[in-house]
Parts: sequence; C-alpha cells; structure tokens
Amino acid sequence: MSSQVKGRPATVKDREIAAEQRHVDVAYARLEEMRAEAQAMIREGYRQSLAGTKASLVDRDAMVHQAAMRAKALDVADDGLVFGRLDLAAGGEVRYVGRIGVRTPDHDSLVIDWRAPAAEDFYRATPEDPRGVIRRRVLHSRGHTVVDLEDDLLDPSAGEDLTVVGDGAFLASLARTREGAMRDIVATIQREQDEVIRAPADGTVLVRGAPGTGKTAVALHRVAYLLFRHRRRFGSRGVLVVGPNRRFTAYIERVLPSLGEGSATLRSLGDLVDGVTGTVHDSPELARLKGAEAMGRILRRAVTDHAPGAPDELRVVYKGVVVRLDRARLDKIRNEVHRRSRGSVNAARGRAAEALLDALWDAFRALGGPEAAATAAEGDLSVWNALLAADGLAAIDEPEAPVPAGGAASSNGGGDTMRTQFLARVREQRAFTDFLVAWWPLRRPLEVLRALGDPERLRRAAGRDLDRSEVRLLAGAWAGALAPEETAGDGRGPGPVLSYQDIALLDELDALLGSPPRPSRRRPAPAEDDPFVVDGVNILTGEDVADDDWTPEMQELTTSIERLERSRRVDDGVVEERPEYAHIVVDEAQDLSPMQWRMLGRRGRQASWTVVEDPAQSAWEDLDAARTAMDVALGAEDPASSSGGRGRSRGGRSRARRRKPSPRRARYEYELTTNYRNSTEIAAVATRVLELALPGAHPARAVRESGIDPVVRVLPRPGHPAAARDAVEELLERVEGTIGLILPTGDPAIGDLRAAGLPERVQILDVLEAKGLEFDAAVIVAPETVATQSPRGLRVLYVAVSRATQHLTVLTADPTWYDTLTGA
Ligand SMILES: Nc1ncnc2c1ncn2[C@@H]1O[C@H](COP(=O)(O)OP(=O)(O)OP(=O)(O)O)[C@@H](O)[C@H]1O
Repeated sequence: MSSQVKGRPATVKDREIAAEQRHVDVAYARLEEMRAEAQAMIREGYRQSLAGTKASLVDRDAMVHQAAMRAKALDVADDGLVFGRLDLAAGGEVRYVGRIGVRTPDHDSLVIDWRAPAAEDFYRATPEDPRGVIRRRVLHSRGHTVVDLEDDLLDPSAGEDLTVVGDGAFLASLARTREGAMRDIVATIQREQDEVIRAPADGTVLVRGAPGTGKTAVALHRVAYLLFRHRRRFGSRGVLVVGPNRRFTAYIERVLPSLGEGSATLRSLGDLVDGVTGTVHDSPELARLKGAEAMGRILRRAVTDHAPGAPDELRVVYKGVVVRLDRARLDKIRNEVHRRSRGSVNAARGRAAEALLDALWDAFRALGGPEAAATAAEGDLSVWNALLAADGLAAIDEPEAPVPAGGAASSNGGGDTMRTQFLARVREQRAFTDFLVAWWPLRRPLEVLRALGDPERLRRAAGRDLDRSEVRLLAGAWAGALAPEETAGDGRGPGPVLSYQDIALLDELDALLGSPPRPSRRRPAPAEDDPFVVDGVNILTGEDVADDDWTPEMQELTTSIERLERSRRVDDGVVEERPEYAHIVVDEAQDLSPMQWRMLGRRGRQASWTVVEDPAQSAWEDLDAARTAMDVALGAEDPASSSGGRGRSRGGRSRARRRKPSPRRARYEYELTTNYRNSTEIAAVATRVLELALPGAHPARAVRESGIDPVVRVLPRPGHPAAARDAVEELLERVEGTIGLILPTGDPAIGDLRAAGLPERVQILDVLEAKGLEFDAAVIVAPETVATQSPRGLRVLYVAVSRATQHLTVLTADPTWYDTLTGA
C-alpha cells in the first residue's frame, strides 16, 4: 500500500482499510469463481436433458433449480459481501462475517454467513459479555470497495496489540437519507434484536417495542434466518409476512430479496383472500363492529338463513296429488340440515335435497297420498295436466318408472316401492330441482355479505349481538359499498368497495360456505338422465357437466370476483385450498381485530409465528378481545396457559390446565428498547403525545441527536392546505429524501394535495396509512383533529409524530397543542 492517500499521508485507519480490502478482494474473487461454477452447473443440467431419459429430466430440474438458486444468492451478495470481522481471544482467530458464506476450494472459511451460529458473536458480544471476542469491526463498503471501518474493543485487557478505529459510523448511518424503501440492517443488528432474530423456530415469538425500535426490520431478518437455518421446513410450506396495507408492504418489499430470500409471501391485510382486495379503512365505529368476534356468530346465522329470493313454498304433484311444504316446514327442514351438517353450507345441498324429499313423502302420506294417487291415476289426466301447466309445473304422469330390484318385495306391503317411485318421480321434476336451486343456492361470500345490506336480514342474523343502531350502521355501509358492480361494456365493472375488515369477513364466509362438493377432475359426459342435472349443471355439486361453450340460463354469480372464485373452484375441476403456511409473521399486530386473527389463524393451523406489535400504537379499542382471538389463532389450547422458554406466565391458570406447553405453543416474549429512527428531538415530541395517550407508558430510548428542533406552527384558522404545502416546500429545500405529509382521516385536502403536482418523494397520507412507514421529514396536519376523530385518536397521533428521522413540522389551529407538543 502506498503511504499516501489522495495526496495526504496515510493514517492508521487508511492502513487498516487497505488491509481489509485485501481480504475483501480475495472473497470477491472466490465469489466470482462460485458464480462461474453455478452457471456451469446450470449449463450441465441442460446438457443432461439432451440425453432425453425421464430420469435425466428429473435430475436436470433438480440440478438447474439448485444452481439457479445459488446463482441468485451469489448475485445478491455482490453488494457489501463482507461487513464484519471478529478478532477472537482464542488462538488469535479471525472471522469475517457477510451476506453469504464463502469458502476456498479447500473449504477454508473466507466469509461466514451472518445467519450461521459462528456469526452469532458478531451481534451478541458486548463489553460486559465479550464472549471471547476482543474486537468487533464493522466494514462499510461501496460496491466492492471498503470505505470505512468502525471498531468496538470489547475486551481491552486482551486487545493491546489490536488497532481500534472508528468515529460512530453506526450512529451516522442511522441519520442517512431514506430513499423510500426500507433497507436491510444486517451489518448493524444490535444484540437485543439478534436475540429475536435467532429465537427458537417453534411456537410464537412475540416482540414488543416502541416506534422505531426495529420491530419490522427484526421480523424480516428473522424470516431470512429461519429460511436459512430450517430451509426444508419453512421453504417448502412457506412463510407469510402480513402487514397493515399495501403502502406498507411496498415499503418493506425489498428487504428480504436484498437478503437473498425471495420465497416468502408478503401480503397486506387487504390482500389475503384471493380475488378480492380491501383498500379502505372503516370508521372506528364500523371497524369495531365488523372486527368483533360476534361477527363470526352473525355470519354463521346469515349463511343458514333463508337465502335471498328463495321461494316460500315447495309444490310438487304426484299422480294428481298436490304436495306442499310451506315456509314454516321449509325453515324447519333447513335448520335441521344445518344443525346436522358438519361440513360447509354449500356442500350440504345434497343433504338438503334428501331432507326435502323425505318431508314431501311424509306430507304425501299425510294427505292419504298413496290412495289418492291410485284414484287420480284412474281419473282424467288431461285435466290435471292443464292445471299443472297453469301453475307452471311440468306434467308428470308418465309411464311408471321401473321398480328397482328388490323394491317390490318390501316387507310393508308395497309401501317402500311406492316411496321409491314417489321419490324417483319427484326428484325428476323440474318443479323440484328448480326449487332446490333457488332455496339452497350455492352461495358466494360476497353475495352473502351484500345481502346483509338489507337491515331486516341483518337484524335476523344479528340476534342479540347487535342493537338497532348498530344494525342500521352496518347494513347502511354494506348496502352502499357492496352494491352490485356496474358492469361496463366489457362485462367488467369497478367492483365493490371493500374495507380491510370486510376481507376478514369474506374469508370467514368462505370458510362457512366452503366449496361445493368436490367435483371430479374429469368432467363426466352430460348426464341427461341425472335428475340433479339442470341446464348442464349438477345442482348438488355445482359441477358443469355440459359442453364447454354452454352458458347457464340462470346465473347465480354476477360479479367478476365471483366469477373468478367460481373458476377457481369449479370450472377448473380443481378446488384450490386456502394456502397454509409453516411460519407467519404478523407486523403491526396491535391493530388486528378478532375477525382478522381468525382469518390468519386459518392460514397457520400448523404454523409457528412471529408477532410484532406496540400496544401503545393500537387504534383498536378492545385489545382484550383481540388478545383472546390472537391466542386462539396462535394455537394456544388455553390462552391463559401458554408460556414457555423465557416467556412470561400469562396468569389466570387453573391447576388442571397447568401442563407443559407443546413446543408449537411455547411463547417467547421480547421487548426492544432502543429507538433507531427518531432523533432525540423528535422522540421528545412523540413522548409528550405518548404521555397523553397512555399515561405511564415507557418510551424507547432514542440514540441520535440531530440538532434539528421540531417545528410546531399555529395557524390562524383551521383551513390548512396552503400552509401544508408551504411546509412541504420548505422541507423540500432542506432534505434530500422522503417527506410524509400526514393528514386526518377523510380530510378533503388529501385529494387536492395529491393533485397538486408535488414531487414523488412527497407522500400524502391519511393518518391511518402512515402506520409502519418512515420518512426523512414529516408534516403533521391538525393534531387536534387526529386526536379527537376516534376513541384511540391520541394513539393514532402518536404513530404520526413518530414517523420522521430528521425533521418534524406540526401545523395546528389550536394553540394549546403548541404547548403540548413543545412542552412549553
Ligand atoms: N440495528 C439497526 N441498525 C440500523 N438501523 C436500524 C437498526 N434497527 C432499526 N433500524 C432502522 O430503524 C428504523 C425503524 O425500524 P422499524 O421500522 O423496523 O421500526 P419499528 O419498530 O417497526 O417501528 P414502528 O413501530 O413505527 O413500525 C428503520 O429505518 C430501520 O432500518
């Protein structure tokens, strides 16, 4: 190395950097070789396929897949391959830590993967507990070039020979400009964070922490860790990461790929159900109603209620005898079928048909049917048929059906035979099959929810679970938002407006309704003699048994969403099951309603979980009910008894239930305590709001002083769009990165400001959309409105004021808020 760096004498640090650069160069050279090897393997896989045997194709697929994955991981590691070095006391051992493991051809380690056990000390060693580490060094690189170093001397007594350099680059890195998307923190994970990332893979890991403590970052790094350490288990059944909304999932979507993990599924709460998307927030009152556990009971009643448009009477004619079932009898039959059927509502249609037939036979007999039939058979059938035709019923007095084998020799002197004939005839009648289709329609979730827009129907389903005003509010919301889509010329319409809470309800309905009885994979030939085939559809199974180009006369499914559902379920002949995952990460879990927990629970019946939350940021009113639903979703047999590992007991256990929880149900709880996002100046404002929102709550410790004081501006009157714009313009001059302009929910200025042509790095948000996001600068408009617009308004405001890393401007028309926020 030259003793000069760009014309100045080389410093100790320069020399250290140059030494590290030599090791990094060796690692990169080896990385190049490994890439070449992976590419060669891909080529070899394709070459083998030319051999053409079946076995070689399978081998090729496996080989190409492996090699392609490897090549991808190697590409990801290209940027910042090596970021750490440990100097250990034992034998002067040196370990380099990086994005992936790199070994020489002789298997000597050049770089240890950050997720490997041997890298743990890099994150865990502290001066109090050095774990055999003398010096920890963080390497900062740009591309392949090391540009800076930062050392921690953890064991000064053993480190006399080691050079120590550094100037707080970690803290400086926290002040970096935000470019809009979250980045990985792999080089600077802190000890308390590492404990969460490497927590046991079974059971539930519950992480709490104030805004900015790295909960989201940690949860994502944990996914990368789990996929690395338990690839077979989590890779095959998959990992689901759930965040509050699409803006948030877009914000975090680059972190896992940057860690070389593209296989996890990332979804917002509005995107968990195939074919529908929730995009709007309900008012707090509506969200409370839709999200409450009681909604599970209400929906169950709704799917078992008399279907909309279902006929009130069933009439069939057999041998001139008119047999009727009235509404009261029909309701009884329906309730009985629901009571007895374990499976889903749609699948029970077959049982409903049999119950109707039994009831018709009973009614026929009660009418003295068998004798009357005998008389009628001798009468003038043409008169009967004229009457039937006038009633819209088909003439049915056709020649007798052949008696099934053994039927004639029945022990009750022909009663069974008569019954068999009766059932066979009635089953065939159009009047019966049409009735069945209308009375027990195969229903779709959206259609059921839409029907609850009828207050009378909702009232019936609600029982005592909702009062009158609640019924009015809910029915009004669904009647307005879920009105049948206006279909444009192409048959597509704008679709219903669904809220985040609606999605959980649709999933609940999907579980209740279930698929129609599973159709066979191969379509049977059109079954003309099948009495349950009407217009090319088997009305019991919903299976299309006609030609491909057949179109139904009566279409139950009217929206594109429902058509999509139908195609998923029926037309393909394959019933796609709801996906289940091996691990589920729930971010911002404090905001999940009981119904949303039920939705997640259905996706993780065998899963282990990482749940990340800050109760102080919760907009949800009834946290206890949400906790209970969470415990059920996480698979706790008895919510009160699940604890484990270093987890705390959750109290209230009865003696009989005190038993060792299974590993799947063990719970490990962690608290993160350092705020890496906010400057100390901004954190002070957030703490003042926290004191109002949740007196006595502990704020996290902010670590970075910026010297930039937050600005609180009192406006002469509530009109604010111009003032908001001015504040943003000022900040555009001062910061290079992202700016969040955060307004009260439903503020009419949101639309105007979005149309105002502000640069892309300015995001204009409703306060509920700001959850989990981060900006270099934030402008909060009308805290007085945010604080009062919902029962948990102060907590929502706490979320808003804790978004910025550098600059915070608050605009208020209420001078008392100036005092509150500035502590004046
Ligand atoms: N160890 C770390 N090194 C560097 N940056 C970090 C570290 N931990 C967290 N950060 C950064 O701090 C910021 C806040 O992290 P994150 O969004 O994960 O916090 P959070 O606890 O989820 O916040 P919120 O509760 O507001 O959603 C992010 O920019 C993240 O990259």
